[in-house]
Amino acid sequence: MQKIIVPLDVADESAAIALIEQLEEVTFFKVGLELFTSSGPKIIEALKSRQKKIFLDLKFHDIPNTVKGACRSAARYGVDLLTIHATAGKDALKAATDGLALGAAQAGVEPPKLIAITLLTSISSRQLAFDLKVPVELPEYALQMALLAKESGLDGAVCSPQEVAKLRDVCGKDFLFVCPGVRPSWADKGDQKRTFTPAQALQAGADYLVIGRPITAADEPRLAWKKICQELSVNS
Ligand SMILES: O=C(O)c1cc(=O)[nH]c(=O)n1[C@@H]1O[C@H](COP(=O)(O)O)[C@@H](O)[C@H]1O
Repeated sequence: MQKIIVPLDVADESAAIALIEQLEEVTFFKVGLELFTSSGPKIIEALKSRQKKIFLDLKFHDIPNTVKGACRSAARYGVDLLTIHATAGKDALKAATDGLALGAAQAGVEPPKLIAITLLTSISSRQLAFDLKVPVELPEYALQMALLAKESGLDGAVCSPQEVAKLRDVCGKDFLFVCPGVRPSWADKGDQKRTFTPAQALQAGADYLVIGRPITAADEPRLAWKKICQELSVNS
C-alpha cells in the first residue's frame, strides 16, 4: 500500500534500521523530531540506500529569515516531503519556499514538496478554544490554515482525516493532503484526538496516511502492517 507513510518515531538509528528491515514492503518512511535530533542526517542516507521515499518532518516554526535558512539546508538532503507550521505566517511560508528552491538548486536536486501543519491532530476542539484561545470553530480554523498555505505557494497540508474532505473541496485536487491521526478500529488512539480509520481517511480524500504506533509499537510490526493493508483492500 503505497499511500501509507510509516513514521520512524524511535530513539536512535539502530532502532530505526531494525524497523525499516522488518517492514521491507513499506516504501515511504517519515523521519521526525525524535530520530533526527538523535541521529541527524545519517538516517536519510540509510533510507536512500534502500530506495525508500522520505518525509522529513521537522515542523519548522520560526521567523522568515530562520526558516529560509533551515529550508535551504534541508533541501540539500533530496527528500520528498518537508513540514512547516502554517502558523509561522505567510512571510515565513513564502521564505521557506524561497529557501527550498535555493538549497535544491545549489545541491542539484529536486526540492521537496513543502506541506503545512494546519492544526496538530492531538488538539481537540475544546483545547483549541479553551487552551489556545482560538475563537474560531476547529474545521474552519483548519481550512483557513490550509488556504494560507496554498496562497503562500506551498504544495499541500497536513490535516486530520476528519477535516480532509472539506479542505480538499476548497483547495482542489492538486493540493497534497497528508493525514496523521489514523487509527484502525483495533488500535489505541493514544494522544491522537481527531482520528479516522485508514479506510475512512482514504475515502475522505487523503493522498497519504501517516500510521505510526499501530504498526511500530505492535508486537509484530509486519503483521500489523499487513492487517491494515488487508483491511484497506477489503474496504476499497
Ligand atoms: O506532521 C506530522 O506528521 C503530524 C502532524 C499532526 O498533526 N499529527 C501527527 O501525529 N503528526 C505525526 O504523525 C505521526 C503519528 O504517529 P502515531 O500517532 O503513532 O500514528 C507522528 O510521527 C506525529 O509526529
